[in-house]
Amino acid sequence: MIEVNGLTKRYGGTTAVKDLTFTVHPGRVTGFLGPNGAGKSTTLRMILGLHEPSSGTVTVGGRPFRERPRGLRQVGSLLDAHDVHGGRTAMAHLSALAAGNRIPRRRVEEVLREVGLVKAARRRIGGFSLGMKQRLGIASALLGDPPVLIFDEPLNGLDPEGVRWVRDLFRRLAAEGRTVFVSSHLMSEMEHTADQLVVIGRGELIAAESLAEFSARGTRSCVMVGSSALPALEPLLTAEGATVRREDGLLAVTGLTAARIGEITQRHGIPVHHLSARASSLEEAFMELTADSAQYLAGGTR
Ligand SMILES: Nc1ncnc2c1ncn2[C@@H]1O[C@H](COP(=O)(O)OP(=O)(O)OP(=O)(O)O)[C@@H](O)[C@H]1O
Repeated sequence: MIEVNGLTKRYGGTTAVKDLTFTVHPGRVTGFLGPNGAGKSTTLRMILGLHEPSSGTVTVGGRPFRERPRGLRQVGSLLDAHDVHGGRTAMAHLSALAAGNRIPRRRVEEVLREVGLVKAARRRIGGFSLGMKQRLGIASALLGDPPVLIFDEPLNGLDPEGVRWVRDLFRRLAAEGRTVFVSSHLMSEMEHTADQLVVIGRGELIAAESLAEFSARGTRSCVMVGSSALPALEPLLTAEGATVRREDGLLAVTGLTAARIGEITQRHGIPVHHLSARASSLEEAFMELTADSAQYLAGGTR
């Protein structure tokens, strides 16, 4: 489990991360989403003990990551795929990491196979494409067979086949009971990758919940109700605080759950022939809920 509690990071006059609290659970892929500059990388660096928080705490498995010996066996991470020595071969790079973390050498062969880099193992990393470097970074993260994995924008630079491969890999790692925490600034990348979302904007928490819960927050989410007695039903729903509008012969109701609408119609003996919840698309919900932070950044007033 990754537990972030009241985490704040200031750089001079800039507050990159502000009083952030959330938990990332094992057995799921959790997407860490926010517009550019929202504070995702800063948060990941604090989780990994690379940046000191200005205040607040962050623990991995109940302890600050820095206190853990042989880190690669505890947490595997990929922060920047370019952050590798270009003169080394993939094999040499992974072997050095394995040696430094007392990881058996056979793991190097295993992870090279896992990420599809066996044929390129003896080539210099300097000649690798971005996609190959991403695969190498993922191999490094997997090397210590850790229970917690953290990836910063791992889908950047991957072709569609690579994206599918990474998604399948993340799902498998989560199904094995690991904690998988993956950042992205694109909802479309997370929509088919993550089970849970942590969404931030301007360094502050916007949401920490399942994809379905997140999409229900969009203002376009509503309940569609069909009845032969719509004129009688409308005032009953507005009296309960709902906003209603007519759409294709149905009522589109916001502000009440389908269950509550069912109770009201039953109590008043109103016949219902259609009752369905309609969620906003995740993309809509994301754009809406992060609009303030995106505009703020576009204005350059940070
Ligand atoms: N070392 C630093 N010194 C000063 N400001 C910094 C530093 N690192 C980050 N920031 C600022 O903190 C804010 C958050 O940056 P961060 O890189 O964490 O965001 P992000 O969500 O990862 O963005 P992106 O998707 O663009 O990578 C930005 O305003 C950034 O300019």
